[in-house]
Amino acid sequence: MAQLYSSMKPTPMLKDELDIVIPTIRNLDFLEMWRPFFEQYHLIIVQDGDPSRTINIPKGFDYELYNRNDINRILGPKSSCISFKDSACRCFGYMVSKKKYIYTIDDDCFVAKDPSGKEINALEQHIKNLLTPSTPHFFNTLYDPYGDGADFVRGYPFSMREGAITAVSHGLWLNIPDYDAPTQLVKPLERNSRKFDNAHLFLNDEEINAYVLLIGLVFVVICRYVDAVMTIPKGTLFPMCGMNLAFDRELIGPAMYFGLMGDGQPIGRYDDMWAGWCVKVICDHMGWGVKTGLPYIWHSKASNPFVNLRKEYNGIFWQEEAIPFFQSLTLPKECTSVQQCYMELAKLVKEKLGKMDPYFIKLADGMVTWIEAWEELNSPDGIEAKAPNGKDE
Ligand SMILES: O=c1ccn([C@@H]2O[C@H](COP(=O)(O)OP(=O)(O)O[C@H]3O[C@@H](CO)[C@H](O)[C@H]3O)[C@@H](O)[C@H]2O)c(=O)[nH]1
Ligand SMILES: [Mn+2]
Repeated sequence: MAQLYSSMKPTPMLKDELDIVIPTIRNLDFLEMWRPFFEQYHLIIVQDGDPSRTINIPKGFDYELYNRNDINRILGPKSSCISFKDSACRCFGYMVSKKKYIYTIDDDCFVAKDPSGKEINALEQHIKNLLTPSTPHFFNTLYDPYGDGADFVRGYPFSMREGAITAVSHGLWLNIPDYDAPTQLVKPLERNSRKFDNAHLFLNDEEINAYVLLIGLVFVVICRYVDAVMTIPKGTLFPMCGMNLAFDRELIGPAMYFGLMGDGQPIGRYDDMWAGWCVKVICDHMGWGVKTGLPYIWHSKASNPFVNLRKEYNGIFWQEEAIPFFQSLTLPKECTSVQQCYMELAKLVKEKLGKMDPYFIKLADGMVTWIEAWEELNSPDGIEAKAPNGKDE
């Protein structure tokens, strides 16, 4: 009978067209909570740090596991473009995947609950976001017109209601928000929470009211479950966070390079930011959309703000020059593919940002190496990168 039920499980959307990429330095016990939503998908695990460490992966998942030795073996000298000791290493997973879509999640992100207390299938919501159009060219004030219970509002041009292809779906986080180090330092207790539903496990209503009052006096606690998906307008950049992110790999994958971060680099925790700026200017050029909002995940671990400050320091300083650079650039109309756009971007980064710091010359070279490696692994006669499938029965 159990066999019958398991075979009756509905086939999840895009089951064979989507890979889940997880960068990790930890055991992957967090997958147990995601099992109902992830178990039928293929995982690509990018193990960072010491390759001799054994990562514990719960049984029953279908996965490929790549460590630093695998990256060096597969890419050879081109492995220099993949960061070490930084979550930026996750982009290697995008490169070796053969699927049309990617979902990437951090190993300290768990299943969140919506205000009704229902568990959120973040992957399903990302897939809905990617499979429905975006509206980058004219803002719909009732948010995502293709979402359940919404539509285009009066005055929205009918000629624009087909929308644009969606290239990226950027999800958000409950509990620990993705704040930079200075913000973390001044708001150590700030949580992005629903309505203290979890408090009911330990406190009665009077105690909760007193607790909320106390917190309200000491810290502004923001309850921010916003039930919305929006398209980021064309011409507007955004701070892309990599911990709950999905994208159309066949469309925008070559631009999803997470840069040179971590070990041996003067910057960290700007991997996803760099990718987000590059991706957005290319999506704008290609007429594709980027959505942000639902789904939420529950982010459980606040990384050390002092360590983060050291990693982010240059980024906080350099972004004041880098962002105007991205905002002002126009890609030539001759750039008709993402690879061409990205190579042009690398040239401009070297020219314009290389003056600010030699790091950007190295980064621009890394961008070129990334595209060369991408082509090597993804062209029809490209090298086969497969790691042994680690599926445990
Ligand atoms: O050297 C490393 C450190 C971590 N990882 C893996 O990457 C993710 C994120 O790590 P963690 O949750 O510890 O750090 P956060 O500060 O919460 O991460 C946020 O900051 C961004 C900066 O890159 C990051 O994308 C955000 O999610 C975990 O899966 C770690 O296991 C790693 O691979 N190598
Ligand atoms: Mn985290």
